[in-house]
Amino acid sequence: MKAQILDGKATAAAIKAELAVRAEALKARGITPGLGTVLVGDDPGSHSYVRGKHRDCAQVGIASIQRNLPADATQEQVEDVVRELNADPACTGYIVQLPLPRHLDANRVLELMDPDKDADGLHPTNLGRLVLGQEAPLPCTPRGIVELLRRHDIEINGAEVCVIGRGVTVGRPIGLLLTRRTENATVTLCHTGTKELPFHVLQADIVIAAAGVPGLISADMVKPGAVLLDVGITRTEHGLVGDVHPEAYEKAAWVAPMPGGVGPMTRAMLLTNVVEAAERQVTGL
Ligand SMILES: Nc1nc(=O)c2c([nH]1)NC[C@@H]1CN(c3ccc(C(=O)N[C@@H](CCC(=O)O)C(=O)O)cc3)C=[N+]21
Ligand SMILES: [Mg+2]
Repeated sequence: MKAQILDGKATAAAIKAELAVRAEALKARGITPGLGTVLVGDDPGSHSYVRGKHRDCAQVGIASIQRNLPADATQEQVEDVVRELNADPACTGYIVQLPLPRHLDANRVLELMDPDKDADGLHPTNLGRLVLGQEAPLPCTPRGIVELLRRHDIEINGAEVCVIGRGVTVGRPIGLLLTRRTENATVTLCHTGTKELPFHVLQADIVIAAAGVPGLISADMVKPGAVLLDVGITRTEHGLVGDVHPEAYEKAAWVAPMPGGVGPMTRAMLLTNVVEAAERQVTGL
């Protein structure tokens, strides 16, 4: 069987075209959406992600505000930048690129952000709103996954979903999205303490691999005809490697590959959160 591709790149391009129209409409009403990024240190991967985000902004007509700090920046310096962006009306949403250097307290930085400008949906207030079912900016990768499935007409209602990985950006919040009544899936969350990983993955109609362990999901774990989303990214000397073993791709009906699957959708949802935050300003909500 040859799996069909959940083409995140093409889907993200379609979403960006829709957002460009909405950004234009906002400008006509006097509000230019503006994305801020706070980047600390010189990790090449983080710099490359942040560059990508600003390239996306240019395509959609979102203004870019970049704040880069050296690797030895103090907690106070980072917090000053956060306070500055909270106060800057040109910045309608922003992100603090994670991970921060280890000497910094990322949670204190995130807490300081204005939740209404949280483009990542990772502020504790917004994660709390998600738990409570209140409207909030949604975490970008989980939202991107739901959007990618929806736009390919993949049935989420009633699906058995197996998530591998309990990180704050993907594993933990994705279950909250997928178990809302609007999605209505059944979700199993697996992690390094899971005793029978193959057993759980084999039950799944939809597998979301977000552990960051290269090739973790092998072909024998996959129910024939399942939908596989490869969210893991590990940088090796041979390039980027996903969590799904290439042979496992063969057993699936649909695959969101890495690269070209969920990654571009994550970026498109960041832009969506920025445009929506600006739209809420217009309507005063
Ligand atoms: N505050 C914060 N928010 C984030 O959303 C955030 C973050 N910090 N820190 C790092 C992770 C990682 N992340 C990715 C986004 C897009 C791709 C992406 O577009 N990937 C491409 C390939 C990327 C490449 O070639 O390097 C793809 O899968 O096709 C990957 C990873 C967002 N993150
Ligand atoms: Mg830290």
